Amino acid sequence: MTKTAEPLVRVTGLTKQYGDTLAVDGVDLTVRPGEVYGFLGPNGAGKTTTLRILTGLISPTSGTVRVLGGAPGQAQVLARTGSMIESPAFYPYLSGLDNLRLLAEYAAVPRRRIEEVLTLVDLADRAKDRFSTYSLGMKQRLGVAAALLKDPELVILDEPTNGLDPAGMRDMRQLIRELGTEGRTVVLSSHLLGEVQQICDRVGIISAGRMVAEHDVDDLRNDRELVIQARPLDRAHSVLRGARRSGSAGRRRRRGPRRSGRAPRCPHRPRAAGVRPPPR
Ligand SMILES: Nc1ncnc2c1ncn2[C@@H]1O[C@H](COP(=O)(O)OP(=O)(O)OP(=O)(O)O)[C@@H](O)[C@H]1O
Repeated sequence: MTKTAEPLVRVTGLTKQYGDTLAVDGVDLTVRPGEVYGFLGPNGAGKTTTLRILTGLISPTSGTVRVLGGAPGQAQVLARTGSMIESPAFYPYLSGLDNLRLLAEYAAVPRRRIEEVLTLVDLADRAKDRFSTYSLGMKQRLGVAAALLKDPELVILDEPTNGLDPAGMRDMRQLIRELGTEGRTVVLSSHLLGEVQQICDRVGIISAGRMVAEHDVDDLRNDRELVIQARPLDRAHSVLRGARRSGSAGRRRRRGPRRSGRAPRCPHRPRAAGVRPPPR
């Protein structure tokens, strides 16, 4: 794999409008070579739309997008990018192996690479079984195998652990972490902060189409003040009070009765949480 010194992905002022819906609203983001970048946000925040733009599946309404030094969708960019956007689509009546053979033929990938990726995602034993007999976790892993066929420098995965059971999530996270340690650059979307903390080096947080923050994940682990901007303020306060109550109830169940009136502190928990109205 060749490495470029420039950011692998540089997005500036990206917007995407669907009719009346502004799905992505002025997003800036930078992904550096060799990092696992987590694109974190709730449902409908604009993650999939942004990733679809990065992979050239759709065009932005405005903004600049550079991927691997070129425009998304350019042949030389696609040749160095592997992606799994939303649920992977395969022929249900073909085996995992035959599905990958078709894709490999289409992408002019040597057949020996198929074995390699099946081993990498731990599907070699079930490769000859029909896709329709695979569990959700196996389907997702076959999707990652397909994304890796071209031995890409950049791997883009849209919610790769979505719908998986805890064991499937653990396997998928481990696989992604391994891709990162191999020196590949990975961009993944997630709505789970804990997941991003476990597997990513850096995180971009998106909400309602807008990039709220971009951080090294280590910064999230340090005790920092968390400021939530919200409106209306009284509703935000009551949501926060409810979250505190459920958080301390969960800790009591695990650790037994508290000795003092103060809630025990979780090491990854921000030192203080405050709510303030968003800027007008
Ligand atoms: N093809 C489309 N046509 C119209 N609106 C769309 C289209 N695709 C996405 N949207 C809207 O754009 C907004 C962002 O959607 P998007 O799928 O990018 O969010 P997301 O963060 O990926 O959410 P999720 O986690 O649920 O997948 C949503 O309001 C969605 O309804």
